[in-house]
Amino acid sequence: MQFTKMHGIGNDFIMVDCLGEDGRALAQQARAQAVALCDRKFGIGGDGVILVLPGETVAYQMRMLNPDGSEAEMCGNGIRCFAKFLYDRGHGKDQAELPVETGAGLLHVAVQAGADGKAATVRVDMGEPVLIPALVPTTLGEGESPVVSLPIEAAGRTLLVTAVSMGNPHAVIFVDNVKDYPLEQVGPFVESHAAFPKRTNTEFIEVISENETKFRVWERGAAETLACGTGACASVVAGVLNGKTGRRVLVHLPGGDLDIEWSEADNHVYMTGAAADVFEGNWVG
Ligand SMILES: N[C@H](CCC[C@H](N)C(=O)O)C(=O)O
Repeated sequence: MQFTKMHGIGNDFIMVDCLGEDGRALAQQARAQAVALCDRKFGIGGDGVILVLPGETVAYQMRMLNPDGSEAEMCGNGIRCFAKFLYDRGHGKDQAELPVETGAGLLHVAVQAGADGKAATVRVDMGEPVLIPALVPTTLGEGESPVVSLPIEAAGRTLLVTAVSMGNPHAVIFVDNVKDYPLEQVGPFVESHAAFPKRTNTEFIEVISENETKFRVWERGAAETLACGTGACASVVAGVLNGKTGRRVLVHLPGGDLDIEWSEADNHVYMTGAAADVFEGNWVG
C-alpha cells in the first residue's frame, strides 16, 4: 500500500490516497491496520492515518484514524495535510476554497502556495464550536449552557475544565506553567473520565497575553502529541469563554504555532498553519 508521510507542525500522519479504483479496498486495509501503521517501532509511525476519499456530495472526503484504531470526527492538523496533499497533486487548484466532507460536517480549506508552487500554509474554516454539553459530549453542566471551568476529580486533583467540541471533544484546562505540568500523569485520567462518554482530548493552556498562549495536549487515542489543531481551536474558544484571551490568538504548540480566530461575525473558528511532506513509501505489512 502506497502512502505519503506528512506532518502539520509535528503532528504526523500517514496519508492514504483512496481516490483511485482500488480506493475502497485501500481504505478498508488502512482502517484494519491503523494501529500497526502508526506503531513507531514495528510500523511506519504516526499520530494517525488520514484517508483521502471521494466525497458523497462534494469531490473530497477526509476520514482520520487514531493510533489506537479509533476513528476521530475531525483532525485540524490532518486537514491541512489533506489540503496540501490534494493541491500538490493538482486537485481543486482552480478553487480558492475547497469544500471537504469530514465527520464534523462540510469544512472549507484555502491553500497558500510557497515559492516552489507547492502548498505551504493552509487556512481552514473549522466551522462553529459546539458548546451544548450533551453534544460535546459531556455529562458536566446542565441544559444548553456551556461548561466553563467546572470541576472534575482526576488523578487525585480537582481540575477546572471547559468543554468544547470541534466535531471531536475537548476538555480545556488553564494552568500556570504548562512546560512543567505533569501531563502524562493527568491526561490519561481526563481522557477516559466518566464525564466524557466518548473520551476526550485534553488541552493544558498557559495564557501569555490576551492574544498569545502556550499549549500542550494529551490527545484522545494518541497520548501526548506535538500539536493538535482542533485542540488549539477549542483552547481559543475556552479562552474567550473564561475571559482569559481575545478571539484572535497565536497559539504556541510544542511542534509550532497556529493562528486561530473565533470570528465574532460568523461564529466560525479559523485556523491557519503549515503542512509539510516528509516521505513517500510502500507499506508491505
Ligand atoms: N485524537 C483526536 C483526533 C486528532 C486530532 C488532532 N490531531 C488535530 O490536529 O485536531 C481525537 O480523537 O479527537
